[in-house]
Amino acid sequence: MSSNESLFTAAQQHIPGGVNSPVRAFRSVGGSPVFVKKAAGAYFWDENDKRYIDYVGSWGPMILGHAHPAVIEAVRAAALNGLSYGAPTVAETHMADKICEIMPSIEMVRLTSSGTEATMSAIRLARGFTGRDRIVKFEGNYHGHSDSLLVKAGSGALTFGVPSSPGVPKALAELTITLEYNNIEQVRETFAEMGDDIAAIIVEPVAGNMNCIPPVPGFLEGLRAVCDEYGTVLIFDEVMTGFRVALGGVQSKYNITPDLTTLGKIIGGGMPVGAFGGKREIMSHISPLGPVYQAGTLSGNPVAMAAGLVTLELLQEAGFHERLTAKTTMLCEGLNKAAAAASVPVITQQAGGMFGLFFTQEKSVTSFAAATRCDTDAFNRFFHGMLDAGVYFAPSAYEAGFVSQAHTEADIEETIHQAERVLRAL
Ligand SMILES: Cc1ncc(COP(=O)(O)O)c(C=O)c1O
Ligand SMILES: N[C@H](C=O)CCC(=O)O
Repeated sequence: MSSNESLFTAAQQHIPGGVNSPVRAFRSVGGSPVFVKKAAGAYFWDENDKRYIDYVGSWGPMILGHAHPAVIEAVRAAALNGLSYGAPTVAETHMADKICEIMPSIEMVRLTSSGTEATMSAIRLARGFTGRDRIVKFEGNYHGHSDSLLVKAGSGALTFGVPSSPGVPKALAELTITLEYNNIEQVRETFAEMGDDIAAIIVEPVAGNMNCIPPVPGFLEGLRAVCDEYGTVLIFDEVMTGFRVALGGVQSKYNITPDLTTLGKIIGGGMPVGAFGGKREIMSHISPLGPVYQAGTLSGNPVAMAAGLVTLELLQEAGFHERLTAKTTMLCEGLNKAAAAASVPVITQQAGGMFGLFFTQEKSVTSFAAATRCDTDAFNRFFHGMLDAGVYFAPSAYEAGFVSQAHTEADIEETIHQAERVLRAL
């Protein structure tokens, strides 16, 4: 058996940094990443057969828990019929119908292979539809790693201090205007100056890539009003929040209708997938109906469709999201109590089945500036204490956490118990 350290050393020989996505590398928290051997329910096991209670869930998709029997059976059955055809399947129609049923703002939807492709394509579509080049995004929001969107980005880009990556042409980055999350006044001022040139506002309607930051009252409503006034396309990036914050996503919870929505994660049930969709009038500009080009060899992959469809069907069961939200609240309240008992200044924030833990004296965290004021050293010590105790939180202070249907009250109690012990020893 090899230690995680030696596996990491071996991985670095031929993989840059030993990982295929930077946040996995543990660079900000230090140490070696855990190499996962298998997963089931709320747990995964590393190559040394150590078990962890998992609050990352593949960064959100595993809302039913790992290796859910119905999902695995659907994948097995689909795989037996072949892995990819590059031609239409009925499963794609069923997936599109299901997405449009659950999210009525979506009248037409195009499937992709990742969230990055979904947001990149939605931006191109908004530019093609409006004939404008500029876009607005928000500091600390992450929409994948396409050039236009990798400007002052959250997630790994923020964790590693390269929110605006080298390699993104300056001329393109200049078309991306980055504003403060939750600051509607600044949005209004910017639009007063150049609103007629702005193709789209793209926003994480609950931010999950600078820890977990819900919108303040009036922010999302304000974005809708500004977009209506200036003929700008409002894009809700619900790659993370869709089907998790509520069945119908943040848009159903806050009753706001975006023009376009981007999706990913849960709609693939753990398989690679993404989607963008919205108003028929806008979506009709996508090729082959319209002139805005967008394509993908593996888009709408039959195995991913099978996993995603059964996942969405199970999420539609009565009370699913109420139960998930209640479990997440139990975790957050328990962590708050544990921190108070240990006299460590910590707050939690929650949106449905996602949550964030902030080491801060502040009463709430509503902005990128406040998120980056938190004590990352304390978080890192907490992270490692919990990891040693068999509890896996995201390996960065700037990522949200995810609860699944498979987490039991006993798992959550165990997490809270370990958290109190670790916090007392910080
Ligand atoms: C809100 C959001 N948008 C887009 C993406 C990009 O998705 P993917 O990693 O599948 O490319 C992510 C996650 O990475 C995300 O959290
Ligand atoms: N925060 C990211 C997605 O939501 C983390 C996933 C990744 O980039 O590997």
